Amino acid sequence: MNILIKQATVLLPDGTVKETDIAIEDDLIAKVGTIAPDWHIDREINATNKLVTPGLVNTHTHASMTLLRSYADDMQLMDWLQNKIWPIEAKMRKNDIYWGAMLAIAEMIKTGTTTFADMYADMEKVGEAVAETGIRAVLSRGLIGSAPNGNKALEENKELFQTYHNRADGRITVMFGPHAPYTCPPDYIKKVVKEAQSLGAEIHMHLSETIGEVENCVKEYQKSPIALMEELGLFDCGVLAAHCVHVSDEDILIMKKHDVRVAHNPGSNMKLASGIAPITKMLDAGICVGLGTDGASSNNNLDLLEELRLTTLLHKVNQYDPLAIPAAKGIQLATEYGAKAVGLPKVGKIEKGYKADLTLFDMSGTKWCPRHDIVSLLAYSANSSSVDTVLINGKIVLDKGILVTMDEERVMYEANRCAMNLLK
Ligand SMILES: CSC[C@H]1O[C@@H](n2cnc3c(O)ncnc32)[C@H](O)[C@@H]1O
Ligand SMILES: [Zn+2]
Repeated sequence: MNILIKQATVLLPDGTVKETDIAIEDDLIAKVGTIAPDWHIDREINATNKLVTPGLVNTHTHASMTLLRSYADDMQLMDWLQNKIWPIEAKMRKNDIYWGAMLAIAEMIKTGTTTFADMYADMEKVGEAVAETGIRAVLSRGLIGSAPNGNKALEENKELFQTYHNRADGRITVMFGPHAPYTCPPDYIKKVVKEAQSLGAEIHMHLSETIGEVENCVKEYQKSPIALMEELGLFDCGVLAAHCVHVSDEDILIMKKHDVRVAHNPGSNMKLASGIAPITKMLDAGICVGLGTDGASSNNNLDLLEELRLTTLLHKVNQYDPLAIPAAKGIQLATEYGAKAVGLPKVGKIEKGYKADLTLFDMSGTKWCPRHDIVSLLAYSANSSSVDTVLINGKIVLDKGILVTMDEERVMYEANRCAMNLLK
């Protein structure tokens, strides 16, 4: 299938914008520029007044937690997990996981996200939702190491890898998901590393999220969570580390040494009062940082454009430096760096040979007027209500605001039903 996106305002990899066309052949961007008149076109998208960006990449979420949106707010992480979230998650069944993921995917596509990295239980149901809806995803079975469930969960992660890795036209990849140092003891981490290495899989893990986590880890193991994971060999696998809020300069050196990639979740870190991750130090050290929402119960939405705006603003005020994360850098974190962080080298840029994962913003609204600087408008002024059309893997999944692969009304109905049943 050949798609021509005509007369678009295109955000190029160097951060500039240009009026031009984009040709898509099957799942790939075939050309950015004027298209030869004899090129066969199956579908043409008139992109006059549309900004085309790489699809946004949500590097850390728990999709099915949409069912728990507004269920438990204004709490700190451990209180929230132990007293509200884990008890209700214990009641979740496969149907809940599926409809929660469907609701999350609907929200992500409608807000311009084309890839998400997810960690939860019953991930084959998330895989099903991803396969049906056309989104791209990096899935990991969340692993909590206590016996006997730890071994069962690890088996499930292996099965997930065997069933879903590189499936759904290559849109799904699978990682291993040890939840956190405080839920996975050292011997269990070693087992996870061994299994991941034997399959050539990468790892997605929460690391150094709160002061309490770091203090307890130092008390128990005389090491920071980052140093402990290095010692246990975790970083011998490719690692996507979520949060990394409380990391020292020594930790950052370790992370750089092992090319650990970071999912920065400013909304969740603020809402759970966890702290501010030193991402400018990480970026200066050459560490890859992408943006994530975390789950919809600690954010409370999955709108990556909001995380982009929060990132640019938070680090400016934290460092009294308006250049801490400029607009263009924020956009890069939300796209190109995000794709790298989740291990997808041919995603995240509008360039020949890259995957045709694209978000088209309608620039006709007041928030886009006047147009002194389109990069600034995207980072600081617009919101996701401007998302008009979304393509993933060369297929249109949002067409002028309408979800193509999902019945939005049904998804909301079923997800709401699941959420209400969990309260019984
Ligand atoms: C074992 S599946 C994943 C597990 O992670 C929980 N979770 C959600 N948000 C966070 C967070 O910010 N830090 C740590 N754990 C989190 C989720 O509720 C699942 O139980
Ligand atoms: Zn998380």
